Parts: sequence; C-alpha cells; structure tokens
Amino acid sequence: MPRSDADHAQHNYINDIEQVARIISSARPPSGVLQRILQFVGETLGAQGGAVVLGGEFAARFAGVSWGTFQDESRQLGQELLDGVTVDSTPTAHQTTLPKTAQRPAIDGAVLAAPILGLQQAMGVMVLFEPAESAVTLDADLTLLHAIGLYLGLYLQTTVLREQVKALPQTANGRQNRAAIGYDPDRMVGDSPAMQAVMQQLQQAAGSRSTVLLRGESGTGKELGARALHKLGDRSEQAFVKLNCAALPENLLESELFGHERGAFTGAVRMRRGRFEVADKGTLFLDEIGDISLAMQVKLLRVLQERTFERVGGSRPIEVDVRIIAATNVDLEEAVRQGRFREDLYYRLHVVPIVLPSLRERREDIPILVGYFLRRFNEENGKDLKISSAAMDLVVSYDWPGNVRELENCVERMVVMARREIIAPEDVPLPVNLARPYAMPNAVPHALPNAMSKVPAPAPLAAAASLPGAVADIERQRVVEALQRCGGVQTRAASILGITPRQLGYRLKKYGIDPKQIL
Ligand SMILES: Nc1ncnc2c1ncn2[C@@H]1O[C@H](COP(=O)(O)OP(=O)(O)OP(=O)(O)O)[C@@H](O)[C@H]1O
Repeated sequence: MPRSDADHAQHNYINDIEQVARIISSARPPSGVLQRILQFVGETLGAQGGAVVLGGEFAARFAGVSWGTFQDESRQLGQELLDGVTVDSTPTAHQTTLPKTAQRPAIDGAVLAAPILGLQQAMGVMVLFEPAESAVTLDADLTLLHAIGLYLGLYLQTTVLREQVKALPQTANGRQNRAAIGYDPDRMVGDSPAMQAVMQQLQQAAGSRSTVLLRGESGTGKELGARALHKLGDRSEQAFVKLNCAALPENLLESELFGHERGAFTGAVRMRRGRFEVADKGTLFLDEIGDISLAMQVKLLRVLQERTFERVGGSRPIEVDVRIIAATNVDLEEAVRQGRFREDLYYRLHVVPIVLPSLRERREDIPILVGYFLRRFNEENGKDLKISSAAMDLVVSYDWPGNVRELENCVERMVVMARREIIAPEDVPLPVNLARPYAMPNAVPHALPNAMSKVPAPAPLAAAASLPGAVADIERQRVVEALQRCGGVQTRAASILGITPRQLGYRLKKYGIDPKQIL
C-alpha cells in the first residue's frame, strides 16, 4: 500500500523494532525468522517486494528469503548489490527501472537496501522495492532498515554460535575435531517445516517402545532417523544393532536374525547368537524390510508377536526385549495389494510410521546441508573452501534423486577436486546424466524440439564425459530451459537461474544461444 505523508508522520518506529525483536525471539527456524521480518518490514514501509540475500559462508548456512509481488526482482537486485556490501556499508535508497517483461511493463521505483552486518563482517543485504507511486523514502525509514540489518546480523551470528555450542558436549565421546566444527555423524540437519516435523515425531516416538517404520526415498536419512530414535530413548546406553535385510539371501538372513546352533548346517562349527539376541534390551534396526521374502515375513511376524524365537537348528525358545525400528523405500501398501507383503506384518510394523521427506520437498534445507558438509569435508581435507551464491543456487535448483546422500557425495567431490578457494557454478559436479538432452525432470520434451533445433545441439554425451564438459552441458541446458520458461525474457531467465543479466549475457555468448529463437 502506498503510504501518505500523514502515515509517515504517525509512524512509530520503536514499535517496529519491538516487533522485529519479538519475531527474533519466537524460536522459529532461521528461515522462518528471516521471512517474517522481511515481510513485516516490507509491509510496514509500503514496499511491494523484498529479499534477504546472504553471501559467503552465511549463504552456505542459511537460505535467503524473498517476499511480495516483486520478489524475483528484489532477489536479483540483492544479488547485484551483494558484492558491494562491506563492514562499512550503510543503508541506501536509489531510483531504478525494472525492465519490461512478458508479464508486465517496465516499472519505476525505489530500491532500499540495508547491509546485514555481523561482528567485523558483511553477511548479506536486505532489499526492498517500492514502485514509484508508493516510494516516499524518509531518513527514518533508512534508520529503521539500518537497525534491522544490525539485528539480523547479530541474530544470524548467534544462531551459528549456538549451533557450535550445541556440538561441544560431543567432545566427551572422542570426537573432538568433528565436534569443534559442528560435525556429528548422527546429527540431523534441517530447518524446514517438514524436517522440524520429522524431528518432533522422532522425539515423541523415542519415548515409547512401539515399533517405528521409517519410510522415504533412498538417502533421505532413514538410518540417521533410526539412530536418533535410539539415542533419544531410554535404551540409548544399550546396543543399537543394524541389519540390512536386502543384502542377504533368505537362509543367511534367517541365521543372521535368529542365530544358529552348532551343527545346524554345514559350516556351523559353533553356536552363534543372532541380531535379535545381540540387541536384547536395545534397539534392532531392520533396514530394507520391504525386500524380505514371504517365508521370512512369517518368521519375523512370529517374533514380533511373541517376542520369542528359536535359533536355527535349535528348539529352545529364546525371549528378548528388543525395540524394533524398520525402514523401507518400497511402497508397502502396493506390495500388500500385490500379495508380496503380508498384511498382518504390515500392520505390526506400521504402528508409528514416520516419513522422511525427499530433498526436493524441502529445498530450503539444501544451503544449510551444504554448509554442514562443506565444514566437515573442509576439515577432513585441511581446506577452507567457500561456495559462491551462484554455485549454491545451482545446487539448490537440482532435483537430487539420491537425496542427502547424493548431496553429501557431491560436496565431498567438490571439496576434493576444488581448484580455487571459492566454489563457482562450473565447479559443482552435478551428475553427467543431467547433461543428457531432454532428461531434465522439469523439461517439457514435446514443446522443445522446434526451439531446440534452432540452437546448437548439445555436445554428445561421450564428449561431455569429462567433468568440465559435463558441467558445460548442464549449464547450457539450464540456460535454454530458463529462457523457454519465461518466453526468452533475459532478465527473468537470469533471475530463475540466480545470476545477473550480465552473467546470463556472457553465457549466451559462450554457448551461442540466441534468446530470440527460443520462443
Ligand atoms: N538430515 C540430515 N542431516 C545430515 N545428514 C544427513 C541427513 N539425512 C541424511 N544424511 C546423511 O545422508 C546419508 C544417507 O542417509 P541414510 O543412510 O540415513 O539414508 P537412508 O534413507 O537410510 O538411505 P537408504 O534407503 O539408501 O538406506 C548419510 O551419510 C547421512 O548421514
């Protein structure tokens, strides 16, 4: 809403500061705090778009946020201003014209920008865009932005410190080096509402003895969730025993689970306890439970119902007190329908189901995960690499079919292979198959051939087998796709790609792409 002079005169800036302080102390995850503050300040000052854009290590730890009708444009403006932000920066206001796009005419307005400053370092920038009819900028507005930029800086810095302090008690377990950098192999990282909900469910379920079924795609953190359940519960001092049910043929699986008596089969030269016995009083984690045979399902069902079993080749019933956690990425309901999975076992396991979301469903967690893995692999490799915001945008925009495991591997490769201090988009080793023409999940293959035929064809895969070749193919494909999505409008395409129009122009030249032909 445009603000009148009277609005300005009556504006109570102290109330604004109080409101921002309240949002900060609301214990939301950082992305929620940034989003609420941005929206609050934007609405208070009559802006119609805004963004918080972070740089350097803070971009790796916290996702930037944007708000309002002109959020893409604000993010873009923030990206452009980011490089110029230093510890000495003060808030600024300047006029600008947003170039015409396919959806709207060119728009004049004011850009208000405040640095986000921490102790001795510039962390990012908060940008607001006010279209001309509402743009009345007063010194007091800039003072307010200044105060909020400082507040945000302190808030982000304390959040980082708090995370590091949280990791410190781990030193007692002999993980000094890893704890010092906030790395703990059992730590679940994620600020998104979806992950927060999962963590809350894990916390609740940890207190009971009920069987938990962890579901989710491969690499989403099911095993990590199982370990968290064990650690948070009252069995944490007892054994956590894991068995991957898909890794063994049926007869071996049976003796692994239940153990065997001496002479039970050829080669059974001595008695061996199974995982159920080893896990007595503790937790047994049965991974890939959806892949066991029907015969094994019957045996497992019996032990889940009666809590007793016999070793293979034995007849004495053995009683155990084991908490079962199972995990699968199989669609168990479909398997039950098709008769591949017993319904009674399904209900036995499905007491407390917890679904781990895919990384695609919680992209806001990607920057914090990247930051977390970057610190870990930096430490392990004796490096101090940082990731540029353009590289981070590329990582965030990828679909991660292998979820967190794939992301973890990608960051490790990035650190090991890095040739410079700051990781640039071309240093991000996204999988070669992404470079395959038309293979992108969001691409619209049927709409493509005409447009694609007018631009040079991507290099054949064989030529792209080298890392730089593969990255170039991905980059080219992404540029073409972004242009197609916004009818060839370069500023919009640049915004989708998270780069400046100048950077886009450079890439168009590099790959010989003519945006006019991509309509
Ligand atoms: N939220 C998270 N925070 C930090 N690391 C994570 C997170 N989720 C997964 N990881 C890491 O990703 C890797 C894969 O996780 P995990 O093995 O728990 O996945 P999974 O769902 O059990 O995979 P699969 O179904 O293939 O067995 C591990 O190295 C794990 O530490």
